[in-house]
Amino acid sequence: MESAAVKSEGLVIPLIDFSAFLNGNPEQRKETAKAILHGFQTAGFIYLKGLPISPETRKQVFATSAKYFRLPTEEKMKHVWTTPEANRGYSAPGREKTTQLTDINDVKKLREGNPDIKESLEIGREGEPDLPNHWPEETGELVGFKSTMLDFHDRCKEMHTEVMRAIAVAMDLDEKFFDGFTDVGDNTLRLLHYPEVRKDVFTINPGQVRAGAHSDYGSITLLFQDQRGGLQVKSPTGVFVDATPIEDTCVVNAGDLLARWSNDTIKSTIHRVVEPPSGDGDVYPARYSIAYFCNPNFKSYIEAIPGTFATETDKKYAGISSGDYLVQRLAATY
Ligand SMILES: O=C(O)CCC(=O)C(=O)O
Ligand SMILES: [Fe+2]
Repeated sequence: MESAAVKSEGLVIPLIDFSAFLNGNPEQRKETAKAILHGFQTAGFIYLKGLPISPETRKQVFATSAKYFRLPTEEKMKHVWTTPEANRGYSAPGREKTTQLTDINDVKKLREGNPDIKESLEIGREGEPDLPNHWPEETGELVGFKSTMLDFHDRCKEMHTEVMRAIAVAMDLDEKFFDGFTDVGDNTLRLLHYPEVRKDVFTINPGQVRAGAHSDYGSITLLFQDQRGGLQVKSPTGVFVDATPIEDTCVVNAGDLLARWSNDTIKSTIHRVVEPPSGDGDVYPARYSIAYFCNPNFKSYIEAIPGTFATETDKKYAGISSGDYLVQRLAATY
């Protein structure tokens, strides 16, 4: 069954029970798949409940992430993010500026004015010989860090495959149409920490945000957020609307490459993170979120999905390699 998680300013983000796709009969699967695709076509965002990843697992990953960010800065800097090609490692507050701007100098100016108040650790596919992940030393609280994160990576990879299967079912394609695009798992797990911040930081500087307005680049993003709030999605009227946390759900949004792949029948919608709606005291407490950026295999060639165009001239974009597209996009924001 479906209801609305967000409904404001013409933005309707559905809340969909994913278990009805994962475990349902053919009719339930079809109906759920259609709701998922419809959400991506209209809002670009959906909330899923009935998740294939248990609450215990999610809780453990959040707790382990918090332990990582408690490390001293000089320790975290040993794992520092290096290049867009690698896209792995630690980004200190102010390092990345999420934005729609693509000119490096424009991004630099923006970053100097309103640095994002966040830090993150990117974990790519493990086992790429030339692109190792940067792991913290496993001592004290961090014993088990790597296996916890790699296990979560695998589970999210499976969830990516299932969401893409739902899209295939809704588009009347073979259910496994996208499997050959998701099987490698060229995806990035990003642990995010928005540190506690004084409230007056936002009043003194009206442009200040926790994470700047942007769209994601890949196929879909699985976003797990804590209960603090602050995530906002841009509505069709141009207003940023709160995507309020709902316990035991995952926010899933379509990225730019899926929009392109779908010949713009699916939307990649702009979103950002600002201070939470309210709260007592002089500070906003820390916020944690975990984003899993899913991509078509880097070696895949991405051209309009069958059924999203009638004739060749309806195709809005040239074909492109997934990996080339993503590196090009990442190169602009760091
Ligand atoms: O932290 C969040 O809720 C959103 C993060 C996000 O949009 C991103 O990292 O792309
Ligand atoms: Fe995002």
